[in-house]
Amino acid sequence: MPDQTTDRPNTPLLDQINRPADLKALSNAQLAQVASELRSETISAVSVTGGHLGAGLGVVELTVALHAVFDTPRDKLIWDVSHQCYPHKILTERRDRIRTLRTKDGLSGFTKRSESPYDPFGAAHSSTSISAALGFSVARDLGGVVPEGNGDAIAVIGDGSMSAGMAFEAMNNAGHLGKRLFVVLNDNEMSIAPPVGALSSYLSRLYAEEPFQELKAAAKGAVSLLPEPFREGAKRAKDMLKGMAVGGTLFESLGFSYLGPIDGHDLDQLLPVLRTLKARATGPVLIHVLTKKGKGYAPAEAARDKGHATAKFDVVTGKQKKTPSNAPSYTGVFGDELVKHAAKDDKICAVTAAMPDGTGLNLFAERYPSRCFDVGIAEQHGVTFAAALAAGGMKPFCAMYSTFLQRGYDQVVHDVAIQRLPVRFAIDRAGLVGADGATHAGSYDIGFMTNLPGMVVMAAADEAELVHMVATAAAHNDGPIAFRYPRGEGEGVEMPDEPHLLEIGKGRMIQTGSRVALLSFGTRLGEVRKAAEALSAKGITPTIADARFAKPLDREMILDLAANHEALITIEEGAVGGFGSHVAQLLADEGVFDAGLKYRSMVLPDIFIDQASPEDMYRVAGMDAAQIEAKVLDVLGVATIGEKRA
Ligand SMILES: Cc1ncc(C[n+]2csc(CCOP(=O)(O)OP(=O)(O)O)c2C)c(N)n1
Ligand SMILES: CC(=O)[C@@H](O)[C@H](O)COP(=O)(O)O
Ligand SMILES: [Mg+2]
Repeated sequence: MPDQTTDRPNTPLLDQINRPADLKALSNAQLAQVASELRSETISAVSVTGGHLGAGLGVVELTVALHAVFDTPRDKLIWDVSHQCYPHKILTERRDRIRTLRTKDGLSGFTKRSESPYDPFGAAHSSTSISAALGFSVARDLGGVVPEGNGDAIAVIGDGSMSAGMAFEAMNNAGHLGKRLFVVLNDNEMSIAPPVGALSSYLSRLYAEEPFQELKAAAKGAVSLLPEPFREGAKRAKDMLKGMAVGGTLFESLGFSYLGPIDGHDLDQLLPVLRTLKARATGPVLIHVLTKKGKGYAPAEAARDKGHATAKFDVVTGKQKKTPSNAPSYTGVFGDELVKHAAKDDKICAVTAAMPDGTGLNLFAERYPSRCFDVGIAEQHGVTFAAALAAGGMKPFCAMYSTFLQRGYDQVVHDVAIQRLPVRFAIDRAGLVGADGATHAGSYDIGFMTNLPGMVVMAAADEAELVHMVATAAAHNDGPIAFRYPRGEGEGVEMPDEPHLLEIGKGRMIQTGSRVALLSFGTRLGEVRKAAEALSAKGITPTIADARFAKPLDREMILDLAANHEALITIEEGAVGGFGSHVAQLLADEGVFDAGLKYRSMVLPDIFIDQASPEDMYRVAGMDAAQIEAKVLDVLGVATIGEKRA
């Protein structure tokens, strides 16, 4: 319980908040002080961990207000994406671990059910919160039982995330069911990049027609009207605000009561509105809150991305502490190469789903704005849109993170693959990504792309290979093609003067050895080489090959490796069901196992690997150089894995 006496005048109020319920004893002014201290604590924590800063800073007051008014964890507070959850974590019994955010064995950078009862629903991919809130509301009304109890459900969703189809699917369902639930639309006029699309313009119009100050006053006035039964009060507040904005909102058409816009940094507006809604609401309510991403930290407010994600930084100067690298990033190589091809071929165009910088398409957007499409957080639409661009005679590159492409998978199957349309999938963040953890791991694309008839699937072993793969994809007009590459910097290899076209379905030999062949698909090749060096010191020289293609397989090369070695080991940065499985299928079909080949497939283990550095995550996965070496020794019967570990 907070100390409300004056004998500890200098003790920060935040230090006295042990759990969110402690906020309920505080006055509005004290809550404002807590918010101010919470903001400082968030900045301080992220300065030592790095991570998502801007979104959290923008919801500090909202976080305090929601926890002060609602009864978490009985009430289910669901943060969309949840990259803005750090202030929430500080208030919900995790302040002592907040400086372990996004590190191995530390707190996740996102909400996570296994971490805390205050995180009723995990997230990291966007636009799931309204569906989740609706599920909780219905479970409550149907008598579902959970240890913390089933109270209200509150979804907090950003303006960027609101543009996704899934959010509208949920609104459509919620408006129809009419259950009591709260959706807080946190409108900061930002996604990662500036938001795009008609919804964004629509939200701006909701408050653009009147000066904000007048709306602020009106919101306060509206609140004073609300002690009446909520329906009546809300109606009057609504009428008043609606009248001042544009009249009738999209949200009301979908069956929600709409309240707003209100200033999300003003607790004198937030608290009474939320208290009244909690006391009176009967159906679905949308509260439109205006905030500033990066609020209260000048370097974040001034940054192009409003401090969306940051490395560790100096709090005073805001300067980020980045480790310099001599090698270019894979993302940068892709972006640069695509621009070069686009200069020569005006049919090349590009699609990103709200990640222009993250996918390296920012440069393309600058040079060729009419051929670059940021479709918003809308992977499903983005894929189908690209399919039709291809059908219409263009050469689309659909650049998405592996993890987000998952959301567009039916479209990959139904709209691209079945119609054999030449969409080029540039799959970034393939494999384990590090601090974002399991939700962002690019573990499945090899499996789900190679399963599709007619799909060509490549993986770059280094940045030079990526150059060739972009060129190969650009030239490939006979059906869909995908190439994958990881987050971060390349190997530092020499870059080719000119890209060359790869022969579809042909791998390359790296070194010829004996007894065991290591067949790598993707950037584990670096670890394979290291393992081979260590093995040569033990008198074993493995053959090394880079498969380049998981589909079509280089049958000739693989069967040759199998025929000329005692053992064959495949390795890939993906889950079971990918490259190795296809190789095993080939070997089985060709009867190679009957001849006694020893075959092993190194894939990601059947677990979700928590955040850590990518190197640590691959160690957990059993896929670093030492573990490759151990696998070779084991398969050749030179030493057991147990002996190696000892
Ligand atoms: C399905 C999916 N696509 C893309 C992303 C990457 N992403 C994370 S946050 C974000 C922007 C979200 O904008 P908004 O909801 O307005 O939140 P803000 O950061 O402005 O608070 C994007 C595109 C994601 N998490 N999930
Ligand atoms: C929350 C989210 O989905 C993105 O902000 C993501 O964390 C970006 O990842 P990169 O840092 O790999 O671009
Ligand atoms: Mg936003």
